[in-house]
Amino acid sequence: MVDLSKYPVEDLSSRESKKELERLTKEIEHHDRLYHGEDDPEISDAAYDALRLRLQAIEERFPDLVTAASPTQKVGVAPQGKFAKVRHARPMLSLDNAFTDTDVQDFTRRIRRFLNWNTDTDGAIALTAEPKIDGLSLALRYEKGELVIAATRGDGTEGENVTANARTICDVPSTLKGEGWPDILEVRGEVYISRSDFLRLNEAQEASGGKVFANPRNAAAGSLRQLDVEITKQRPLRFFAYAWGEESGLNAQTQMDVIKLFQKWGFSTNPLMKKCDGWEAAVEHYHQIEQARPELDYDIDGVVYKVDRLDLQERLGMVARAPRWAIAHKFPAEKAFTILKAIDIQVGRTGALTPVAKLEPVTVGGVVVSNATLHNRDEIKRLDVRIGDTVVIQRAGDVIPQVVEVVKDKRPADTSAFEFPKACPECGSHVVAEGDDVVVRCSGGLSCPAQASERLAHFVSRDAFDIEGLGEKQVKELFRRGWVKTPADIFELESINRNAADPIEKWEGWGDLSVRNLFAAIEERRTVSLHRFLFALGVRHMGQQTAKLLARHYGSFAVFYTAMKEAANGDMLARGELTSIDGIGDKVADSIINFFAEDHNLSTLDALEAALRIEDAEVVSSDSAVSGKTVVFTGKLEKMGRSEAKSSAEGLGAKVSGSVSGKTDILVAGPGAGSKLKKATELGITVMTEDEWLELIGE
Ligand SMILES: NC(=O)c1ccc[n+]([C@@H]2O[C@H](COP(=O)([O-])OP(=O)(O)OC[C@H]3O[C@@H](n4cnc5c(N)ncnc54)[C@H](O)[C@@H]3O)[C@@H](O)[C@H]2O)c1
Ligand SMILES: [Zn+2]
Repeated sequence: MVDLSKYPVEDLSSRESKKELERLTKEIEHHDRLYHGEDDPEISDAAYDALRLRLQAIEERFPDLVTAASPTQKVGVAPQGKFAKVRHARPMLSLDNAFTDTDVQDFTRRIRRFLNWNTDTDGAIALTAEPKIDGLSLALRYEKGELVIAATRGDGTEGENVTANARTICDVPSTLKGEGWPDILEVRGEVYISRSDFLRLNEAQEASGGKVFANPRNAAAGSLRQLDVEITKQRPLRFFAYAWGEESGLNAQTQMDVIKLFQKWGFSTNPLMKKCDGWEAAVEHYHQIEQARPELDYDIDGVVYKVDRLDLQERLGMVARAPRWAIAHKFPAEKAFTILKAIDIQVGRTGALTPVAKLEPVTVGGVVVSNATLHNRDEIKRLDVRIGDTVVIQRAGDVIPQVVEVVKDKRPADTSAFEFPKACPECGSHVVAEGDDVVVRCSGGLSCPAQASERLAHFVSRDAFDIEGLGEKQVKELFRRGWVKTPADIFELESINRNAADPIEKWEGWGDLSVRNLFAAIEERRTVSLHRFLFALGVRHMGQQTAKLLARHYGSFAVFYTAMKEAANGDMLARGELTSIDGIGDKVADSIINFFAEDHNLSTLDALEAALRIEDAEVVSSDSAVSGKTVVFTGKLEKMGRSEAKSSAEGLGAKVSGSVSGKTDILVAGPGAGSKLKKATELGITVMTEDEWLELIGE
């Protein structure tokens, strides 16, 4: 029924298969005990289902190896002794699974064959379709309308007596309502916790230091199976009735009839249950429920189809652990298993190294997936994922698929822990991790092709080289065409163009741009101020402000360059000088020094230095009249622009601020000054005109 070819077992001999069956049985039993017995599974349902499917595939190939002890012949786990045992008058079964529409079609085919049913003459077999609630099943025995025993499924034959706990559930009537119920009636259904109640419960658990549950199913199971009924009473358990066990006479012909009786007698039943004529209609309803799934306030993991006519159910009976007249159509696994073939390291535009899992293609939730993200270096370490491993892939909505789990016991013998590269796969530069940041980055900057076009865009941006006619769009195209690979290439553009077979003038979208003007604009920028130049390099953490501080401190490019090379060679004095600058911390200093530690960065700098004239900056003299003072400019300035005034003040070691406060030393007020002037006067701050200011700074 399920496509078991996905679980290759052909290569196993009969002897190996026997061993493998034993191993799988042990493992499944272990997980059953944790899941059903302790409500605390340690693997995902998808991982568990895969173990079962592999076991099934082997048993299908070697039917002789099937024993009564096989998980395919059993339901759940026997009660552990925590509660008194209850023997079920009629066994509580599990359900067979269908994963595709075709599986469902096969299911109805098998039924028709079994019943010798002729669709042409007898019509389609009516099925009910209803959500498969992800909770745990509970049997409620009523005698003369009174609830006498409530039991869990246990191993299907014997369950646990949880009567006191079940009485606390609001949907469980202690006395049947209405009339017409048989003297003996066992109502079965699913205990669950709604999603919203689950969130509230977990919040409360967390606040009180109690156990936080992994999902609503575990919370429901853990809450029902409490020895202290006072605890169960506080848990928001709910119950949907959908089946029955022993009964001394139900006046009903169909599944639907019984559900209507249940409603009359005081039970909650699922509103999405529907009678469908034939499997196509049932599957259609399945897809509707699937669409409604995100909006439902309770978890469901599929749709259950049941033959509606009770006389047909009777004839069909059961096989091993499940009725022949019902099947659970599971929603496509949003998780899947596959083999990790390789780990690729991708370098992003900011230099971040992202590991990508290269997978044996697999369908996850109906989509073929061959790549999944591994997020970062730490995640690889956390998962200890290795090449050759069997991994669980998860896909949620449109989100990039991710590797969420490693199936450790399927690991081949000769694997080794994955070594995260120490050099960038694109350019060979060192990779660096900053502090406790989980992201590892390539230090290559401009020399790294993965980062280059982004860096070039920064290089020509407004606060950097600011070349007219050469914006982000243009420089990226030049990069794409291979004309400009490093910033220094920009200054060769004219000669490159002159010798080109396909000059820029002919490029689409560039025609209306005067190429002449472009080259003129580039020429004009051959002379550049030191701080603009430093900022343009795009060294991480070296913003405009830092670039200015550096320019003012070191004065010339040559001095700065020598000092940084010394620092990169381990000269602590050189490093100390850098960090002594007010406003430059360790993080910034490390980033700058790392930049100078890379040879390719030095060659980029050398090429630029040869092409440019980098103007010296005015070194801040600590003896200037305004050094260390906080200055505010207000009103209209007539001799200089606002930014010029600001930068000359800063050049003299003053701090320029936008607002007046107790920390302000000087207010330079031009015509039209208003509230700032008023405030400064009130605070007794020195106020001067623009001329007085210029005189003070000696201009
Ligand atoms: N993660 C783990 O370690 C682990 C271990 C064991 C089992 N599991 C999971 O538990 C499930 C297997 O357990 P199972 O044997 O109970 O089978 P099942 O949950 O696949 O199907 C049978 C159960 O479905 C429930 N059900 C919900 N709505 C129903 C409805 N409308 N009509 C009829 N039945 C309905 C009943 O409780 C019934 O017993 C799988 O999903 C499996 O992945 C996980
Ligand atoms: Zn790189």
